[in-house]
Amino acid sequence: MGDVLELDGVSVRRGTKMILDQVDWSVNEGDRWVVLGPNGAGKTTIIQLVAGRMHPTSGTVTIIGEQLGRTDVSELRPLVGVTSAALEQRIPAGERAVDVVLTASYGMTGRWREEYEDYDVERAVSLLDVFGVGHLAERAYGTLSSGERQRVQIARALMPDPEVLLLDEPAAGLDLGGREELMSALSELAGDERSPVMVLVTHHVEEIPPGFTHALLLREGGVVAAGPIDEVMTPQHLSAAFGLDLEVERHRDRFSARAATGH
Ligand SMILES: Nc1ncnc2c1ncn2[C@@H]1O[C@H](COP(=O)(O)OP(=O)(O)OP(=O)(O)O)[C@@H](O)[C@H]1O
Repeated sequence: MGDVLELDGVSVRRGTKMILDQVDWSVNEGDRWVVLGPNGAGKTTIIQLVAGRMHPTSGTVTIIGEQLGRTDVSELRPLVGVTSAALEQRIPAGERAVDVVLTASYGMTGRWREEYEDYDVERAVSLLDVFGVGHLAERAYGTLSSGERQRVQIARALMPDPEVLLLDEPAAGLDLGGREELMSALSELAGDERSPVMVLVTHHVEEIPPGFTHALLLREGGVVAAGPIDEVMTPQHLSAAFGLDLEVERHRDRFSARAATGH
């Protein structure tokens, strides 16, 4: 098998605007990528493409060896777990947390559901446990905190045992404690070789979980830099991506950035 995800000369145009412009990107088995860039850079658009939920205007998108447009996306989608604010809005507030996770596999086939129902429930609860929210399995989703919801959503995305896990701004709106708990859960997931390939979108370098291996920096639909995280996370590349002079620090496995002071 070749690359897990591949974008080759991908452009997306809406009206006269190029949302993505000639983007090349490849993601290999075992990679954990962060996609970083300012508002409007095209991050969510890339996630939509590699989730098989959008087609490029030109260029090719290959997901687990299958080229978008030449394959049945309904077969591909269970192989790609996604968490995003847009998906979250579709979860009914009254649904129990365990059902939020379980329905991810119910989306496959009815027969599969009937045969493996007990196994499914056990798997859903153990996934909630992995993310420290097993005790909330019976609680209505709408009563959970933002941080707890994020972790339920990630458990849901992992339920069908996907090959790829896409996380679109998982730490958005979390307080410091919630963010740090999520970082630690994602770091653990990243460090487990049985985990799927991971792609995490964020605006903030502070939200890169330890264990992430690669970074894709975007600005205005174009790639500023892509590759191993240590090579990409330089002040020069980040300043170019965000359009201001930045200082970047690394403390152990975490990054931080701020505007350069000029001395
Ligand atoms: N249907 C559309 N028509 C016109 N412009 C669009 C459309 N969809 C997205 N865009 C524009 O494309 C650009 C990239 O959007 P995208 O959501 O991919 O960016 P992003 O990097 O995820 O941004 P953010 O960090 O703000 O979420 C934005 O300027 C957005 O306004």
